[in-house]
Amino acid sequence: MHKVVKAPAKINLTLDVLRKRDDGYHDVEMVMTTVDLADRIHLTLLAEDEIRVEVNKGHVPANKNNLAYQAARLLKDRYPVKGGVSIYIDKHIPVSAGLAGGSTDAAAVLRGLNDMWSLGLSLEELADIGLEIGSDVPFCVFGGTAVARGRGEDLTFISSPPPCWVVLAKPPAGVSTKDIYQRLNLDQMNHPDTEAMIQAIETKNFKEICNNLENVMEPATFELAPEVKKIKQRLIQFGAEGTVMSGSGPTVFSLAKTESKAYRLYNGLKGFMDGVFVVRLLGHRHE
Ligand SMILES: C[C@@](CO)(OP(=O)(O)O)[C@H](O)COP(=O)(O)OP(=O)(O)OC[C@H]1O[C@@H](n2ccc(N)nc2=O)[C@H](O)[C@@H]1O
Ligand SMILES: Nc1ncnc2c1ncn2[C@@H]1O[C@H](COP(=O)(O)OP(=O)(O)O)[C@@H](O)[C@H]1O
Repeated sequence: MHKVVKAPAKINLTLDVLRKRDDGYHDVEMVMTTVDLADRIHLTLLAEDEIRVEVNKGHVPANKNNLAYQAARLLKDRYPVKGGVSIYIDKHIPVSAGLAGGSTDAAAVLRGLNDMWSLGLSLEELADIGLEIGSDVPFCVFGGTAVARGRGEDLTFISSPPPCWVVLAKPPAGVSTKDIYQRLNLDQMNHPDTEAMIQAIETKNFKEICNNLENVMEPATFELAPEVKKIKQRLIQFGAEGTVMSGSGPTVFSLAKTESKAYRLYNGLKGFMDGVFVVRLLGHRHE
């Protein structure tokens, strides 16, 4: 049996870090939503009792370090499944970008194998399993638009933002999520107004969404990778209405009400860098 599952990327419209927890993680509060930039996960059931991973991007591990592999492993270890699976990852999401590229692949494998192996698990149960792989996986299991709290597993789903365009700019810099969390100065933060963002989304007020974009990780990532700050400044100079870094970065994105406005920003940036994409903000949950 063969199945192709879409694994969409996420962006953080707000990202707040509240406190450090005893377990070494941080309590977060962030509004996340899915965009129409996705990996395609090809799943083929095998008679052999093994998990094979292949990726069309060289610098992504094609072994047990791949989050997609870990998702299949977790299901096989927990449920009486006969045979194995071959996973081919057709990557389109930039890697280590702050877009949950690996997390969303893992979530897609959980959803796809739940189906193919007729495990009958709910999305909530898959999200609980996903949390063992990473903090962003539970949101990626559902997709849509949600306020994520706790480590990222405590999800409150809200309406989708109004349809709009997203210009994503991913510089070559690599930043480690762990590193950025560790470098945060919890006492000196410009906390986002999460409530105002939720209101803006619920009332589909594009301008207010733009005005409330905020990510407390920006200063830490800007310090490590100054080109990220330059990209944000350029997008603002080119007239972007709302611009912010996604997750721990290094991707910066701007929202645009129209496709022509999005491509004006895109063309402006293309003169300076590769790694620029125009995608649609999806914001709705998996079917
Ligand atoms: C920053 C965010 C925002 O959406 O996304 P990305 O930048 O990765 O896209 C997430 O919190 C990243 O989630 P994820 O990338 O799954 O993190 P994990 O693999 O669970 O954890 C990697 C490391 O980040 C730190 N970490 C992660 C989540 C959290 N709530 N508190 C933390 O302190 C921990 O040091 C952990 O060891
Ligand atoms: N399926 C995958 N896709 C992308 N990166 C993966 C995958 N599996 C494991 N990784 C590893 O995870 C890290 C990047 O994860 P990713 O989710 O792309 O970052 P981010 O959460 O910042 O978007 C890299 O070290 C990469 O090698």
